[in-house]
Amino acid sequence: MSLLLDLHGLTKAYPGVVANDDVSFEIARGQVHALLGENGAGKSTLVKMIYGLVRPDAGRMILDGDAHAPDSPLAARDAGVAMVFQHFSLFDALDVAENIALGMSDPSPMRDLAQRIRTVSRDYGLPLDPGRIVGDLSAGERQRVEIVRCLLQSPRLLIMDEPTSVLTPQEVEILFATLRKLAAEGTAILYISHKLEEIRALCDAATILRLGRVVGRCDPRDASASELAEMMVGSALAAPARPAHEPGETVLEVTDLSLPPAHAFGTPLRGIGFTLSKGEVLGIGGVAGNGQDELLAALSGERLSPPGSVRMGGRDLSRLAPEARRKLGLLAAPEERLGHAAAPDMSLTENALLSGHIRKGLARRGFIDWSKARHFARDVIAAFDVRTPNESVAARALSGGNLQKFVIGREILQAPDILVVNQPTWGVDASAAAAIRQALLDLAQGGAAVIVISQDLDELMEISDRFAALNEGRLSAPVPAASLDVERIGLMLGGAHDLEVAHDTGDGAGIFERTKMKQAAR
Ligand SMILES: Nc1ncnc2c1ncn2[C@@H]1O[C@H](COP(=O)(O)OP(=O)(O)OP(=O)(O)O)[C@@H](O)[C@H]1O
Repeated sequence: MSLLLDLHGLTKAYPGVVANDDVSFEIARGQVHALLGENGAGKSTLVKMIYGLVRPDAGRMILDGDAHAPDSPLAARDAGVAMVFQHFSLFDALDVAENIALGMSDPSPMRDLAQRIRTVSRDYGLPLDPGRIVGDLSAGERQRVEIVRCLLQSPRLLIMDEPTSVLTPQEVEILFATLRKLAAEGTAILYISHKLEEIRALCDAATILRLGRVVGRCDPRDASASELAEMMVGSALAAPARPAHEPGETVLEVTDLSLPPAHAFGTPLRGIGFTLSKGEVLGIGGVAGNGQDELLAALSGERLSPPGSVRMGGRDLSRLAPEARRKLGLLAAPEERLGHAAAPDMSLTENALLSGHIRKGLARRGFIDWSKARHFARDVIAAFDVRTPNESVAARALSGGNLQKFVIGREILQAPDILVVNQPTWGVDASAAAAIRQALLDLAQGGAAVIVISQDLDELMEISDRFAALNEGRLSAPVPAASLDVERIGLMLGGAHDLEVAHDTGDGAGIFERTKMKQAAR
């Protein structure tokens, strides 16, 4: 394979941390190159330099024989570099073609563009209707919009940052087929992911970063997932474990919980019902946008629900605000880290105070006890190995995974009786994810009831006692997790609640359509 991108001695420092320290490696044409490293290792900083969002302090890049020093994403795109971000940058109210046109420096007339979108999406196996309103699309379909937008530029290098975290197993397969086809045509792909099994299945080269430096290179097909994880963290990885246990008494009863959507593109909750016992971990799987945020909001108290729909130990919480629920021991950590779970411009101490002041007694007679608040923030940082210079740092300066560790740790250290978390290890590296899962299991072991809403099926299989799938605002009946395998769960997530039907036909795609029709008819 011939050389496409040569990175030499790239260095970028931020106050108190060298995010990239003399980083050098090469990416060949047609190569699917994994960029691995624990949270804060410097992966995002590196790809932002290639994509023109960050200027290196030192070092040089050579793309296809020419110096590559983009001063903006536009310049990077003109040089043939495209990027699909973790967070999509789409406008809900516009249709697919309009969104794609907005991201292009030189869009063709709308009718031609729509035709090109149809052709490219068909050629690469990513079906997409240019006329559909983006707000109506699933997370997987939104990602297709971003990918097709990149493909229309015929990039020489496509950068993908954690692309599979919003996809069902079936959608991951489709994405991988697309990426393999692109690679076969000569496009190089730089792929960031914490999912090591996926890296092994897809990538043919890997560069491993630790603390901003290159610490290893390998062919991931020749290494096991645990060997890759060890290279990243420099030590062996422990799988979460929990002793056998019997479920305790029921602590939470959710009955016929229905809510209209909070906004035009939200999902209604439709007659959700389940119980949760002391010491139990209930895993709720589902593709993003199927009511996860809405369910968390109804349980945390951010949205009130019909009387009697949420009961804790027999007491009706449905009309209680979040603070009152926190007092009673029901805590929640939402998915969106910046802006919802944490205030971006506030320090970690202030963020610790925001959710912890009631249970940790951080305010007295209306006055904040700053010393106590700082101690609490420091305790979270120490217990959850949050990599940050100190607790005065603003939440937005933390790498994604480190902020996630802080947010989850902050809730766990408040000793909840019931904890509801949405995507607890999203963007978190393998060893930190194992630590968070272990902390959730330990919490349950200590008698708390835990609801884990997640799109990571392996995670749910690893820690859940029972599993339920959320689909278009409906929750399937929880079943013991031990009785399921990933394939059956994948079908449940797609809406095939009636698994017997699924087995009769053996035709996954048809089932999704039929189930949707059935649901629409109800
Ligand atoms: N704008 C910034 N200001 C200050 N520090 C920053 C900034 N951006 C990144 N950093 C720091 O640089 C280091 C590398 O961060 P980076 O986001 O590149 O890591 P990462 O490997 O992508 O992590 P993750 O897997 O958690 O996303 C971290 O210590 C981070 O706190």
